[in-house]
Amino acid sequence: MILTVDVGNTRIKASVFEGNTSLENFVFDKNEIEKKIENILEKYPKCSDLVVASVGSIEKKSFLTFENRLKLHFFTHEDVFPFHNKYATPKTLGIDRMILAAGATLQFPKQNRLVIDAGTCITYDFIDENDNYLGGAISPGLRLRYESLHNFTARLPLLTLEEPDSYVGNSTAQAIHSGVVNGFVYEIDGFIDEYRKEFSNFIIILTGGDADFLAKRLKNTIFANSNFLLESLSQTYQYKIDND
Ligand SMILES: Nc1ncnc2c1ncn2[C@@H]1O[C@H](COP(=O)(O)OP(=O)(O)O)[C@@H](O)[C@H]1O
Ligand SMILES: CC(C)(COP(=O)(O)O)[C@@H](O)C(=O)NCCC(=O)O
Ligand SMILES: [K+]
Repeated sequence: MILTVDVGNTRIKASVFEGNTSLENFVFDKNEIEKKIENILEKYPKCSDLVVASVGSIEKKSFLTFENRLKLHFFTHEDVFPFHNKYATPKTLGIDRMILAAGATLQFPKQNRLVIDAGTCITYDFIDENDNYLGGAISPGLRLRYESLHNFTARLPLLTLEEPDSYVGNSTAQAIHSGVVNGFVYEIDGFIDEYRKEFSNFIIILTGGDADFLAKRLKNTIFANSNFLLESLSQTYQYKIDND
């Protein structure tokens, strides 16, 4: 049994895996990380490994306290990954993106894959059928868009996610919702269309905190799997054990 932990820039997500099956998922804040992991391990004392991927402000040292009880693996760029990394700056590629690319490569072998993670940022990652990781894009996520409109202007209120009534926002609030939500959806559909021009065939994996909200609004039919990063963490860890 392993406990996987994904430290994003907004929240921490965790899941207990028995083989390939996720037994339970958890979401928490970074200031409660130790206590929450403690609680999970109490509930699942059979956890033998703690597997972490962090792009947030939490470093490996935050997990060292668990090292006397279970095997700790904190993913870094030095680990073995099942794809050829063609990114021009592989050392600055987010470890979350590497785990997503690894999961896509392992779960969907020998085909072109596009992974879209709608989290704090939207990240796009493309792995071709020869398992070359080519790169993708990084843009602001849904909540970040609402927050930046407020933080970098004098007059725009901080709103929370709401379905816009129309493209033609007829008030400040509606104009913001239209800009953020419709802009978000158009961006993703636009990227998918671009990829389609270059690669006739590819599968799309949509994940992240806004995946479910997004999936039903996209023109392109995509199935969301909000657990994809944690599943990929578990699979990439298994891959590491088998290939080290
Ligand atoms: N309870 C929540 N708290 C914060 N963000 C949430 C929540 N529910 C949904 N979201 C959405 O999830 C996004 C963050 O996704 P997440 O995958 O958790 O990010 P990260 O992996 O970067 O921490 C935000 O853009 C926000 O719109
Ligand atoms: C782009 C990210 C901030 C996304 O983080 P997230 O939205 O998952 O919290 C993260 O993958 C990161 O810090 N990347 C480093 C730059 C790069 O991937 O090229
Ligand atoms: K992301």
